[in-house]
Amino acid sequence: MEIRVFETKEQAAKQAFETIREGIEAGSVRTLGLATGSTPLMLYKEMREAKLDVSNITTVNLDEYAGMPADDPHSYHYYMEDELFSHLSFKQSFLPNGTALDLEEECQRYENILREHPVDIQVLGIGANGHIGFNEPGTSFDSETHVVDLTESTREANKRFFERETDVPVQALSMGIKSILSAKKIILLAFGSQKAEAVQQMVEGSVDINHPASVLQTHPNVLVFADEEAASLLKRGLYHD
Ligand SMILES: N[C@@H]1[C@@H](O)[C@H](O)[C@@H](COP(=O)(O)O)O[C@@H]1O
Repeated sequence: MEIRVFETKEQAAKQAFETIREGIEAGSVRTLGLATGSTPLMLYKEMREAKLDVSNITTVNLDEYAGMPADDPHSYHYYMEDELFSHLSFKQSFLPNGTALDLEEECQRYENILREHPVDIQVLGIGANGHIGFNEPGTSFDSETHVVDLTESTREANKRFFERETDVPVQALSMGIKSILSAKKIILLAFGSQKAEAVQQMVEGSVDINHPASVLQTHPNVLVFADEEAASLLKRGLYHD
């Protein structure tokens, strides 16, 4: 795990963008794993503004709310369309279908898509409780794409995107931890003091299913790009920008 701490989140997002751009231009990145939430917004802005040629690139997203139609502005389909897909022409893009009649079957279908399109770079954010994708504490490290019961703390954290807390879905479909770990390279972005504890556990804590992001210590190629606030609980002097 390589940790890089930047003065601002803008600088961290730029660095993430450069890593992705180099991979795309060198031809080593054919499939990009994408995340939602507020964390990757600046990275997506960089991608839009650079007008990258992504016509050969396939994207796969981490997760989607269960029961949420793609055209609902709260859905991750909508978010991706708005932030990226309506601006850049990817070869093809996949997200789990939250409105599938049989969610278990949909998870299987999605896992098959991931097998056909191995992820070269996976972009990740981190939840304040250490979740990655929607893999909440306690999720098996062997998990593949699955239906998740969202924890109260995650629903609470995500209610800012909804009018009322009761509107926040109770379930989601998410790539599993094993699915995420099969990416060749992972770039995890973490910004703000509300992520400091989760970042500290991820980097310096023991590898423990109660802190899903700690599993990234076992992956051979993880870059963590954090701003100073998110890195504020890490042992000083170990990391550089
Ligand atoms: N499923 C998403 C995650 O993929 C994301 O990383 C996390 C952090 O969100 P934010 O970037 O808004 O802090 O929240 C959500 O629950």
